[in-house]
Amino acid sequence: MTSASNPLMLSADRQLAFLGAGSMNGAILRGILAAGHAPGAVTATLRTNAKAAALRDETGITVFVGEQEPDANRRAAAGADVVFLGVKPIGVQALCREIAGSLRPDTVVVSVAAAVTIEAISACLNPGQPVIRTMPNTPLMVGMGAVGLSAGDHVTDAALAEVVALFAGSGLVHVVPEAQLDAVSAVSGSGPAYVFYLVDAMAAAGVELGLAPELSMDLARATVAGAGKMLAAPGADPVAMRRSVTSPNGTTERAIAEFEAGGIPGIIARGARAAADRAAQISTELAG
Ligand SMILES: NC(=O)C1=CN([C@@H]2O[C@H](COP(=O)(O)OP(=O)(O)OC[C@H]3O[C@@H](n4cnc5c(N)ncnc54)[C@H](O)[C@@H]3O)[C@@H](O)[C@H]2O)C=CC1
Ligand SMILES: O=C(O)[C@@H]1CCC=N1
Repeated sequence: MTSASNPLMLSADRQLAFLGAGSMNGAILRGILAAGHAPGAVTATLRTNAKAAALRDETGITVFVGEQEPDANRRAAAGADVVFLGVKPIGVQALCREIAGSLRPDTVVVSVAAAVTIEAISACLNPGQPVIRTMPNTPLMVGMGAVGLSAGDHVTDAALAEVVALFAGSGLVHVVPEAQLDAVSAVSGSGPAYVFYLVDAMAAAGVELGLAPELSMDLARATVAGAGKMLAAPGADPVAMRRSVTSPNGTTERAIAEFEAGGIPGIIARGARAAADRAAQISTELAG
């Protein structure tokens, strides 16, 4: 796995199109705008009008709405230097077929979808179209994302460097072999949900111990946010950091012993395996 980060390659007025500006594409575009990209150089599409006005007001970007303009995706994609595909995996290939005729030969198509292979995407675009498959996560919206990505055959070094730079403005980026993207998905793509699940469980535990629900949730949220900020320091070692909280024969030691006895590490490994297996299953379903 190689690390790549080169924000100097980023030009703030390159034309970017986010097709399907939901949770993930919305997080990416917010991260890119916060890093200094010009809103006037960004377009997005949504299927329905419900959230379009709020997105326009919040970001200043141009938003096309599919239920109002049947050619919304083609209009957004036309003239774009980089197009981000942000629809559910089942919709990616139809979207590619829809926009194929609107792309320049050098437009870079970036998919954020789980499980849709570069081969499956390329099959629905013009021959030779550059395709990059990514597995991002939603903390990109606050500048603390984690992204794994793989480039297809027709991606130039300059195009790859530009897309890496776009993500690197709001998170960590690793270029990985495509075969590792399901594992990246199981760790960092789905990972924020695991952490939110933990916070919910910690808050519920506090209520069981007699804390008011709001107080318990405040404490759990602040704890995970603070621990996350500590972990973001270069070289942070979670094992050493855990030891620094764990006094010999103290309270934390008892809690960790319960977690170990309950098999928490194995349960997390099983969950991640299930996530990766589901990604492989979706790839097979889409290929069939
Ligand atoms: N949510 C997450 O944390 C992550 C999601 N992903 C991937 O991101 C993709 C999108 O997932 P979410 O953002 O969670 O879903 P979402 O449902 O929040 O966003 C999808 C958006 O696309 C719109 N849409 C659907 N079909 C469209 C079309 N033909 N043209 C234009 N817009 C269309 C929908 O109205 C919606 O706003 C998925 O492929 C998923 O695998 C990847 C990593 C993390
Ligand atoms: O749940 C999903 O399928 C997507 C991919 C990773 C996070 N969300």
